[in-house]
Amino acid sequence: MTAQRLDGTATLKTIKAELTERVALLREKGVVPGLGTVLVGDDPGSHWYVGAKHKDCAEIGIESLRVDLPATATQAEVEAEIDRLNADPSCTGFLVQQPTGLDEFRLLSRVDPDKDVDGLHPVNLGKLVLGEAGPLPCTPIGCIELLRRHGVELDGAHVVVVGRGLTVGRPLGLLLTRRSENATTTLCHTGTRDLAAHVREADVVVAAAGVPGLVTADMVKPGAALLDVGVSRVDGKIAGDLAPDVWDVAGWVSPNPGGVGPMTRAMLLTNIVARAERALEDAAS
Ligand SMILES: Nc1nc(=O)c2c([nH]1)NC[C@@H]1CN(c3ccc(C(=O)N[C@@H](CCC(=O)O)C(=O)O)cc3)C=[N+]21
Repeated sequence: MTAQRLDGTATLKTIKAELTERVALLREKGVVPGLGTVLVGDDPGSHWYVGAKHKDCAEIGIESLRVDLPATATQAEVEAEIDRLNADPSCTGFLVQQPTGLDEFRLLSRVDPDKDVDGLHPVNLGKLVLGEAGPLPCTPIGCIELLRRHGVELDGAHVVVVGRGLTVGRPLGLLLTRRSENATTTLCHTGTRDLAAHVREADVVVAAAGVPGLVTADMVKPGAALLDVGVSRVDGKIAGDLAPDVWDVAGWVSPNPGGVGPMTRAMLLTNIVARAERALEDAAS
């Protein structure tokens, strides 16, 4: 048996086609959405991610406001760029690419919550806890969208999340246990006593620990859906958290690359377009 692929690359393409129509409608009404990014330093991975986001935007009609700062940029300098983008009416939303090496809580908190297209501002994470509408964090909602578009059932399913990071593991449980998803979640991490025993019970596994090959075939319930979120580099190549042998046991697997990474970008684009549409509705009423 070999698992079916949860194809993030193909799904990104589909979502871009849908968003292209929505952006065209906005433009007809005189609204041109714009994505801002603030990048600090010269990490090649971060440069690739930010470049990919702007390429996506160009393809679907979203304008780019790209700010690249040297690794020597200070907290105050980055905050000044945030203030500028907050005040810039051509910027629909923006993000500060992580990691910056600076005080990220203070940077995130300084972004206008209405322009936080990453969904990581404390107010927006608070809204998620409280069940209020707001932008949703891109990687975890990308995981859910990838499963939904491949018909993987979440209603009543047991989802085991491996990893308690702020951008994936922590918020994912909040999203999955909403009535709209209706899943049950177990959050495992490096302190979990018997990881294999938990993973074996899962209908869906989200591996987001950043430990190459952490989840192996012997830990997987036959037919389960597995999402590979971890990104490590081994010999210059991307290594995910799933061992290759899981494909023999699972029902569904997201490859890495080509799985959740492109979905993160798809959800960022979705958040920008949704924010531009909302601004237009607010202006009309
Ligand atoms: N404020 C902020 N927001 C982010 O959304 C954010 C961030 N900081 N810091 C870093 C992480 C990482 N991230 C990825 C985006 C796209 C791919 C992606 O599209 N990857 C491709 C190709 C990867 C490759 O070949 O190098 C794939 O998986 O197929 C991966 C990872 C966004 N992040």
